[in-house]
Amino acid sequence: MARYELVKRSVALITLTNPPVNALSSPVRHAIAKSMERALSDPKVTAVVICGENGRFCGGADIREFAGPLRGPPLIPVLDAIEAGRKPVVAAIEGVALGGGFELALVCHYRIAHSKARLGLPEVTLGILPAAGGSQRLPRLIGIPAALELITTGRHISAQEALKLGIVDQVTDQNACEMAVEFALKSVGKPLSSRRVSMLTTPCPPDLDALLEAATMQVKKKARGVMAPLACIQAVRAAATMPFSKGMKRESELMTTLFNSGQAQAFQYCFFAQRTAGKWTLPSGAQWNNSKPREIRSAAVIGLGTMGRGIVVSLARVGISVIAVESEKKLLENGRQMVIGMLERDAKRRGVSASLNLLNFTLSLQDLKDVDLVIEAVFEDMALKKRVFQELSKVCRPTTLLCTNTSGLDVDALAGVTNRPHLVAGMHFFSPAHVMKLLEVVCGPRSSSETIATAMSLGKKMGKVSVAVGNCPGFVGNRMLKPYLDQATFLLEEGATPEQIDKALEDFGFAMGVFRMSDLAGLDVGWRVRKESGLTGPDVDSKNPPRRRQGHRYCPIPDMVCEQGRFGQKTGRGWYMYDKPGDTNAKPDPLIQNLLETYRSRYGIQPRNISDQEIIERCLFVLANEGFRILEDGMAARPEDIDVIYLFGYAFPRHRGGPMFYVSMVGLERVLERLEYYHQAHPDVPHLEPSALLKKLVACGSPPVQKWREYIKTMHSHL
Ligand SMILES: CCCCCCCC/C=C\C/C=C/C(=O)SCCNC(=O)CCNC(=O)[C@H](O)C(C)(C)COP(=O)(O)OP(=O)(O)OC[C@H]1O[C@@H](n2cnc3c(N)ncnc32)[C@H](O)[C@@H]1OP(=O)(O)O
Repeated sequence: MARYELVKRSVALITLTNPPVNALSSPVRHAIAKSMERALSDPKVTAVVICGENGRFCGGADIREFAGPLRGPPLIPVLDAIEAGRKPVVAAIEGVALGGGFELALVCHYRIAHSKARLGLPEVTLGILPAAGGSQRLPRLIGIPAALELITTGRHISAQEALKLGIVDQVTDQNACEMAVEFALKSVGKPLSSRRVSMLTTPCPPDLDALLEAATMQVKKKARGVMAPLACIQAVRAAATMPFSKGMKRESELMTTLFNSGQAQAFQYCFFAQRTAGKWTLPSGAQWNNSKPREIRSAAVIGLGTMGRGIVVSLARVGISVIAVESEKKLLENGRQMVIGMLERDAKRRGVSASLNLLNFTLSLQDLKDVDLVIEAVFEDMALKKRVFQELSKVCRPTTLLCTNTSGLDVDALAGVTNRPHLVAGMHFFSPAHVMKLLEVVCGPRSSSETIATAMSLGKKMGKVSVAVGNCPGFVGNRMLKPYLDQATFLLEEGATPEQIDKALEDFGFAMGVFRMSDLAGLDVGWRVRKESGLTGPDVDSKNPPRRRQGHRYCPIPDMVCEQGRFGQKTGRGWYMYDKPGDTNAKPDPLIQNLLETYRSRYGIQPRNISDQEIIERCLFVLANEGFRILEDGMAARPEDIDVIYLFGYAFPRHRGGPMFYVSMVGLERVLERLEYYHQAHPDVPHLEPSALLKKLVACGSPPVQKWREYIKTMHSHL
């Protein structure tokens, strides 16, 4: 777990050997402690260098160990012994020095970093704080404002920025380990007291209170209800106002509070869920580690609407040449200008030059003969999409992959009109596609493993979190969204207001409640889908629309809102009112209040007081209930995949872990009991009926979410 060798006759080289990231697991901590003892007691050794195997210094504490009781030597005394040692210790930082890895570097007396190394204290993103002295040492080394920013955001910084901030002593393009050995030899005999960061006095700004107050306001606004950033600020305050030993005590108290809050578990679950989601499988046995993706050098995007434009940008900025296709000259020109503007802004932000030379624009599908992959992003209309796929089938070479960005239509029906159904898959981006991290890769029954491997790997290359899902209406994300939205509108019928429902969801942790979010996304999209599904339209009495459709309860209020031309922010009116079209400041609208009152009295609905608890339970339990059905149907391989979809595609609050993790924390028994209660009260809402899987899990003693997979037996697994 750590290799010990003597180099240049007098330097002890300690190499952490715990692949893949040299995390500080119990055996590694033990090995560091033993190696340091050996180096300090060996008279031949005059200096020590610590580095990591395989070009990675250290990815921090072993996060998996946080789930159980502490085993092996605690980290803090191991680190303190390094700092207190009488021989100079140099950290040779290659790859990453993150979290506990960065804290390890901070106790070394000198730090040499490779120019490509990245450093940071990302603990806050795991719901904790840098509790191995990082929150106390970093402010002493670089001052309060810079340390506060790094600790509360968890941002990774480059070696150059670390040098500027005074975190590292030297940056090199050469072998950092060799440079560190040379550096160590030169340091022998120099006094070490000023190199022990814990002994430094924190440079304290005169406006400390104002600074910390501003930081508090900022994190409260940015991460509603999240405890870790607030604890980080308190720890930094301790570094500014207390001696080191007292600050360490405060750091530890804050860590204990976070550890016991439940939020840390949710964040750490998210970390592993995100990595688990990349490990896709297909019923054929093909999976992430036995299927080879194709390399995609050129692609085409058909349709330059909002989605298509974002997809073009996502492809071009990772170096893939793109042919963008539109059906009319005006649309093509408009699309071209928008894409160029987006790419230029994106490049400016990232400090690189825009890859405009990779772009081609055309009106003709004939130009797509030679591309490796096509992503169709035309209007959400099956007949139109089928025509496009038939045409592509004729034009593109037989090996070209044909993907669709449909948000819920049958991918296999599209595959069926082509001459290569095995090369067809869904690549469902989320809007705006160049910003949103989620990609649902839809595996049709005929999609080949190579096709899925290629779509998943292309997603990764574009910086997306890609999740493989089965082919069913709405796939995973949008399929679950429907019952959630339905509950929100049923609650309106029963007496709630959009403001009340939004506030309950925002207090839960969503950045925006469902109605505010719908206004942002545009209400006309859902209206069109409902018309196409026969749920509303010319055949329905617009004055007295029935409250049932296709045998189930239906709330026509969203249709009535759209009939008034209220499509959300873009029209300046929606569930809320705005000062002008395009404004984002949502204000309650008396006209909506009026509409709701008139509606309720027309149908004889006596409005009742609805608690926030009922809002959360009905909206979120029904969401997870559909998630259980999706697992039963084999449309998602595991609960982690569903949670990742909701975290990255629908801004589910990370400190709640995702809908499936959230209900597991509430307790499945309680969730089952509440769903039964609500279903009894609303028997015409089938989505409220508890799913068979939920019942089964409760009957089996409510196992933790990571174990649910063992209980899911699908007759027809699609993944
Ligand atoms: C009352 C309680 C009091 C407790 C007192 C405690 C005292 C203080 C103790 C500790 C303080 C320190 C805390 C920390 O250090 S928390 C960890 C901070 N580090 C991080 O957040 C880094 C996390 N990792 C990453 O960001 C990335 O993995 C990466 C940038 C290092 C590498 O990225 P990439 O190359 O893309 O690889 P993957 O992300 O895919 O990871 C590969 C593989 O490795 C696993 N893994 C990564 N980091 C860790 C880790 N720190 N611990 C455990 N496992 C890790 C990852 O899960 C992947 O594994 P796989 O899924 O099985 O493939």
